[in-house]
Amino acid sequence: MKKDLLMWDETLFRDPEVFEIDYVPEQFNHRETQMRELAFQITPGLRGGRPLNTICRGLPGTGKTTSVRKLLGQVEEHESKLVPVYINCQIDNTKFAVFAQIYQKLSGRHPPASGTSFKQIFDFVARRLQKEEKVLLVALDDANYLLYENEINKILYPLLRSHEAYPGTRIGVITIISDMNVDLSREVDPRVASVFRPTEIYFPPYGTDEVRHILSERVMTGLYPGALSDAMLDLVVEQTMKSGDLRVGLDLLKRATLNAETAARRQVEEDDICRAYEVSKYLHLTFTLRTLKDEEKDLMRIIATLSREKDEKEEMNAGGVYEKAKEHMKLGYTRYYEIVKKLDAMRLINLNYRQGRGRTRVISLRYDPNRILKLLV
Ligand SMILES: Nc1ncnc2c1ncn2[C@@H]1O[C@H](COP(=O)(O)OP(=O)(O)OP(=O)(O)O)[C@@H](O)[C@H]1O
Repeated sequence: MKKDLLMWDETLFRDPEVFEIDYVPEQFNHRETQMRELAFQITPGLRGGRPLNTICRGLPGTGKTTSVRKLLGQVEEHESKLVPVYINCQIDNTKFAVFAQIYQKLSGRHPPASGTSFKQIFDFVARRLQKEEKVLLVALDDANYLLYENEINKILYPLLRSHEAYPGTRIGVITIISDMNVDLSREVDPRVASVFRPTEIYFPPYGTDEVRHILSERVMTGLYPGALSDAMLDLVVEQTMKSGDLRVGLDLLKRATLNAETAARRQVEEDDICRAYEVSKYLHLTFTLRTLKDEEKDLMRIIATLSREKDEKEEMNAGGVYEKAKEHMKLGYTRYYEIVKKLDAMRLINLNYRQGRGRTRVISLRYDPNRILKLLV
């Protein structure tokens, strides 16, 4: 066997975990300011007071989740009055689901499977905080999903006004928002706004040098020396900057290395990266589609099919799409319109008024319909 070929049991990955999406890196640079600001926000909680409420805002892949998870990890390590709870709102996006997570954190078990009301769960949480004189810190990651589901006020209201019904309870909230078109302070209703008063921490996109530094650290921990040359790293950095999301770069490193391994090569080559990019660049779309409910996926499929079949200049008006959708699925107009608005808010489609022609709304896709249909099978 030639020296530059991998043996069947050899690998280029020193530690494949390093490229997984839920991996929390040990080295976490370039976010010192935000970490300091976050620490300041929660300091009152460590001493038994109410933590200041926070909104972390920034485009996808700018280190918001990692910063908050690191902070919560540090809180857990030290004995204090503060109990942190992390909630992924892409998964838990109803009032009940969010409070079930909090219940679980405080009691160590799931709430009883059936017959438990929201009120009972909330009552348990609040009384437990009162009894143990604990302070709760709730991190709502991807809180924009609570907006899409119209749940944000229903969740923030009991959290932030708990002291009115249960004196002495103290709860602070960190919300993470990756949709730059959402201004959460404006979206909440006045009864919530008066107690929310969040401080905003902004996470700017990483610059080229920062991306190169972060990716090269991952390469060093995740791959064997020599697997990725400097020139190939530059190419990965270039593609990452083009996509604007660090996560695409991490996915690209993993896929390109797998491509090299499949060809039994000891080094990643340009073609491995270019082929990987064709998949990695749709990472965001893939994730977003995965979070949709079945009914929403069905409608998305219908819109993509209509979009593929129509000729380029033709417009899809919202009413016409509804008529078509009804032929394939059971769907009332109100629900249809809710889904369409959600798909628009999630940046999968555009929902616009037709220029100069009354209130007709037209739908257009933001991605290639063939790609969407392929991902939805
Ligand atoms: N400064 C950094 N150093 C090392 N890795 C980082 C850094 N910032 C982000 N990452 C990595 O990039 C990926 C995306 O980061 P993270 O999930 O924290 O971003 P996010 O801003 O929360 O994104 P989203 O809004 O899409 O949830 C993660 O795998 C994370 O480990």
